[in-house]
Amino acid sequence: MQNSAFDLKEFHWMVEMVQTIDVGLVVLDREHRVQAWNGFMENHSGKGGSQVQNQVMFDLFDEIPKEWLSQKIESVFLLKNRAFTTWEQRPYIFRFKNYRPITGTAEFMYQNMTIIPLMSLTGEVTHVSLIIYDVTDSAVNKLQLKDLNNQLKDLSRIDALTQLFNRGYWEEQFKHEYLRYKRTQANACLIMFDIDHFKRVNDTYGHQAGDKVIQAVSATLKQNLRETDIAGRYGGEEFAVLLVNTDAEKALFFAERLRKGIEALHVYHEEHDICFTISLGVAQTHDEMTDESIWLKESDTALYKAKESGRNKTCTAALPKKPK
Ligand SMILES: Nc1nc2c(ncn2[C@@H]2O[C@H](COP(=O)(O)OP(=O)(O)OP(=O)(O)O)[C@@H](O)[C@H]2O)c(=O)[nH]1
Repeated sequence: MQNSAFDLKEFHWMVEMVQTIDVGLVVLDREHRVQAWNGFMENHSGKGGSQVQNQVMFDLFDEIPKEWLSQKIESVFLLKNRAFTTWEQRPYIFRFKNYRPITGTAEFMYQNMTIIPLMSLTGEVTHVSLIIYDVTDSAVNKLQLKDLNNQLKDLSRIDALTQLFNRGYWEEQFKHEYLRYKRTQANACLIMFDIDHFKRVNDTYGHQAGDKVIQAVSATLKQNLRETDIAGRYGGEEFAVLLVNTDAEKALFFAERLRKGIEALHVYHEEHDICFTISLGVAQTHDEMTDESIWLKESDTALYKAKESGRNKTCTAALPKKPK
């Protein structure tokens, strides 16, 4: 007698704990009808135990991906093993609002879930229990960290003045492009270009005016690029553009359009109207290139020729003659 009074007390404690614990507890039968629904689930769903009792869970919450979750539940019934899901697979099972003070920016509660098989006295799995964990704080922290890392990655690749790739990242891409050419033999072109007499712009109008000119050149370059083109600021007033899957003829067309576009620009600074030009060197990939530095050198030599022959010009590196 004394023993059963003790059992009853223990049972009462157990119910009390299940009711107040800070994780969601749901018991479902074979047909997914709700058999138990604790305080956590009541508070966050706004649905009381009597409202959900014996109702099919999927009918009550249409945000739950039915096919996916019923498959998971089915495997727990069959294999008599636990199953887990994480917020990284699916951010939530139940779309509960997030009320956390620190991570209040998250719209909903991120959840992990464990599904546990519940055995009858005969050893059969007749029910499963879903345990829902609120992992909003750690999920939001992890997402913020990821976001920050991506921003840092962008910052380490991008030149602050022009928003083009910086030299380090551009050179990495250049090496990849060279290797891609060696593998596929699909031609690409490299254009190096440089603002003519840029020192004069700085000396005459000041460094700020010079910066504005560099930015105007970059903006015009960006307007002319295709998505696959890779453009970088190579040095102070020197730029490099990789045109993927492009032969010298098409690259020359691109270079001349850019040259004319920049020739037509006006940069206004402290009542001065500043005009300027660029010189460009184009080099196409070819069989005799043994490493990427040759490609770079050929483009640089073509740029030098453009400067030598009067500036505001495009010169193209000659391709090696094929043996007859
Ligand atoms: N405003 C500004 N000037 C820069 C920047 N980076 C480099 N420069 C300047 O760019 C100028 C480059 O001059 P040079 O290499 O002599 O070439 P240039 O005057 O353009 O003459 P050519 O290339 O022969 O036509 C130098 O005066 C540098 O100080 C920058 O970020 N902003």
